[in-house]
Amino acid sequence: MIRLSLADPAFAARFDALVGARRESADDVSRDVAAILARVRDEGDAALIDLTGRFDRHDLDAGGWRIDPADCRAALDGLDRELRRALELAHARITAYHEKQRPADRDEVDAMGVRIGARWRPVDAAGLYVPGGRAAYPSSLLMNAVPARVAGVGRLAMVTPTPDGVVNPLVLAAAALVGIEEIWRVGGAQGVAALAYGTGRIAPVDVIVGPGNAWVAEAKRQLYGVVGIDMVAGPSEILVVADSGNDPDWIAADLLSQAEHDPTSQSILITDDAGFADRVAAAVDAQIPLLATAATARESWDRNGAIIVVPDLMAAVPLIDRLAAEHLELAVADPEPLFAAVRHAGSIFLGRHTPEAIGDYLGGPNHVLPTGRRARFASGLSVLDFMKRTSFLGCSPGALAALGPAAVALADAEGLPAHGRSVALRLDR
Ligand SMILES: NC(=O)c1ccc[n+]([C@@H]2O[C@H](COP(=O)([O-])OP(=O)(O)OC[C@H]3O[C@@H](n4cnc5c(N)ncnc54)[C@H](O)[C@@H]3O)[C@@H](O)[C@H]2O)c1
Ligand SMILES: N[C@H](CO)Cc1c[nH]c[nH+]1
Ligand SMILES: [Zn+2]
Repeated sequence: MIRLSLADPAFAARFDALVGARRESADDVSRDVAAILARVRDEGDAALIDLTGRFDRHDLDAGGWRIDPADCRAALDGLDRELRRALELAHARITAYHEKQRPADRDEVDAMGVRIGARWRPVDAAGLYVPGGRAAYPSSLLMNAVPARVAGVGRLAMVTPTPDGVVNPLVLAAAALVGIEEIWRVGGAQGVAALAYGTGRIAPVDVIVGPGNAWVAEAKRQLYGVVGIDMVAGPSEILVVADSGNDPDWIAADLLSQAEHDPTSQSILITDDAGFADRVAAAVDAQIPLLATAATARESWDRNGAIIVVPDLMAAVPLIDRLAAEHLELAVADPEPLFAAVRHAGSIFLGRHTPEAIGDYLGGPNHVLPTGRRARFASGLSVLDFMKRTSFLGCSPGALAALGPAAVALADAEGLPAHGRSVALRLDR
C-alpha cells in the first residue's frame, strides 16, 4: 500500500504513477491472450480441450462439455431455504431495476413532412461470461442474464470455468432461476474466443458481456469488432472517500471487500484525517488474516492499495475523477455535495450505510462495471448492451420535393453524381 498526501510537493508525480499503473493488462497478458484467441479460431474444440486441461485442470471430453439444465433445476430445488430466498430477492430487485431501462422507440413526422425515427431490437444471440476461477459468481450470472432477458434476446449462451471439474451448486441454481439452458464449462480467454468465433460445438454469438480477470477482460477487448461487447470489466476496484466520523473497521472491510477478488484488484482510501488513515491501515492489517481470502487480499493491498490524505474532502473531487474507479463509496455524513461534483465512476454508493457489497449482490443496479479508469467513457452493463438501434426515414413526394434540391447540391459538391441523380430523377416526375 502506498501513502500519499496532497500536501506533499511530490504528490502530482506520485498520483500520476498511481493513475497510470497498468495493473490488469501487462504486455504478457495481451500477448498470451492473442495466442489463445488465434488457437481457438484455428483449432476450435481441440484448442478448448487443451486449454481447459491446462488452466482448469479437467478433461472436457471425459467430464462433459455442458451443464445439464436438469442439474440446474435440481440445484435450485435442493437449495437451502435462506439461500434460495436471498437469490430470489436479488433476482427480483435486479429485474425491477433493469425493466426500467427498456428504451423507447421514436417515430414522428417533422416540420418538413419527413417521417423520422429509430427502433430498438435485441441481438439474436448473446454470450454471457460468468467468472469462476478463484471464486464462484452466481451474482454475476444474475447481473448478466437479467438484462439480456429484459431485452428479449433469443439465445443466451453462457461460458464459465469449472476449475478441477467442480461445478458450483449456487451458480447452477441461479441459471435455473433465470432459465439459462446453454452452459459451457469453458472459461478464460478461450471461453470468450469460443463465443466470438464459434467452434464445432459452440455456435458464435453477436455480443459478449460479463466480467472476468485480466485474461478474460483482455480477450473481450481484443475481440471487439468480431463481436460486440458491453465494456472492459476486469479485476475489481473500490475507491472509498471517508471522513473521520466512520468506524475504521467498517472502512477497512469495504477496502478488503474488493481486494479479496484478485491480486490485481485495487482498493484506495481518500480521507481528510491522517490519524483516521492510520487507524484504517491498522484495521486492514488486523482483518486480513481473518479472511479465507487472506492471500489474495494481502497481495492486492500490498501491491495496489493506496491511502491518500487531502486537506478537505471537496479537494478529492479532481482525484476521484482521474481515478474513475469502478466503485466509489462516499462514506461521509452528507454525501450530496461530493455526489453532485463527481463526474467519473462506474457506480456510486451513498453514505455510511451503503457498503459496496450491497451493490455486488442485490441493490438492483448492475455490478458488471468498467474498470481500469474506463468509467471516463464507459458505463455499467445494461439492457441497452443487448440491443441495437436502427434509424428509419420516410419521404412522401412532398417531403422529397422539400429536401431534394439541397441533397442534390450537397451531392454535386461532394463530387458524387449518382447520389444527386437518384434524387433528381424523382424530383423530375
Ligand atoms: N468489473 C466487474 O464488473 C467485475 C465483476 C465481478 C468480478 N470481477 C472480476 O472477475 C475476476 C474473476 O476472476 P477469476 O480468476 O476468479 O475467474 P475468471 O473466470 O475471470 O478467470 C478464470 C480463468 O482465467 C484463465 N487464466 C488464469 N490464469 C491464466 C494464465 N496464467 N494465462 C491464461 N489464462 C489464465 C483460466 O482460463 C481460468 O479459467 C476477478 O478479477 C474479479 O475482480 C469483475
Ligand atoms: N465486486 C464485483 C464487481 O467488481 C462483483 C461481485 C460479485 N460477487 C462479489 N462481488
Ligand atoms: Zn465484489
